[in-house]
Amino acid sequence: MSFKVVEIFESINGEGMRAGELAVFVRMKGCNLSCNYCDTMWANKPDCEFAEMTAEQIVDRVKKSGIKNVTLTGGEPLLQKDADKLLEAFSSEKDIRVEIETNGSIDLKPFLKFENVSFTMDYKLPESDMEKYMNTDNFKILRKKDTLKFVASSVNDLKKAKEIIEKYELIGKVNIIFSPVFGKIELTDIVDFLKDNKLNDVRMQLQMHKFIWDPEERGV
Ligand SMILES: C[S@@+](CC[C@H](N)C(=O)[O-])C[C@H]1O[C@@H](n2cnc3c(N)ncnc32)[C@H](O)[C@@H]1O
Ligand SMILES: Nc1nc2[nH]cc(C(=O)O)c2c(=O)[nH]1
Ligand code: SF4
Ligand SMILES: [Mg+2]
Repeated sequence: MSFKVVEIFESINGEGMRAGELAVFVRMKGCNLSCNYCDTMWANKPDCEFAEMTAEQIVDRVKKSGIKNVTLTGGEPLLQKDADKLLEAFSSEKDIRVEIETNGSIDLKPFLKFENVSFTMDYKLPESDMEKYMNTDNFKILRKKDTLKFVASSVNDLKKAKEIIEKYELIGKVNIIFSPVFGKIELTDIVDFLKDNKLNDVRMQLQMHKFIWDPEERGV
């Protein structure tokens, strides 16, 4: 059992409900989607170099860092064969919190049983061209510790996010984040949309690492 890891680095988490906290990032190779805005497309290319790491090696690397948060990302981390076994390996490390960044197309049911694991699941909006692949059954199983994220390219995308939140009655069930596709939408348009629609309990968020470092920089 091994995992295709394209990079491991330590940084502050730039996104999600633990934004600003230290985290170890484990980026896995390959994705089943192709969002037109993807900032890590390089990790999805068939010829991208990777290291084969066992679950034990990944857990050891995280433990040695002295950092308690680990973010499994990619690519699409849940596409890795035996992804559940990696979560199993982390489950005996009670003081490590695992966050999985996942793209909304993967059934989350097989990964629910681990207490120290939470999901940040994207719902891909129309302008990503990937909306048709969304697994809406996941809305039934997302919990209060999980996060549903909408990454918007336009006000039309924001409108669709609002429709989804209402249709599936998601407020109060899961953390909800609206983020801009970096540089694509006026940030004030997101604030105005939240205000105009009285969207309480929705959090707007920018990718912090893209302000601290060059937005193209890898490993930060
Ligand atoms: C690179 S993805 C990897 C995990 C998984 N494949 C997914 O899409 O959630 C991690 C996060 O970065 C976000 N992201 C990717 N490119 C972005 C961009 N150009 N601007 C803002 N967020 C972006 C994705 O929407 C996702 O929430
Ligand atoms: N600093 C930092 N925080 C992040 N949060 C989620 C990331 C990701 O690429 O999934 C990411 C990333 O690439 N860098
Ligand atoms: S699902 Fe995630 S990794 Fe895959 S193309 Fe979209 S943003 Fe990139
Ligand atoms: Mg990123």
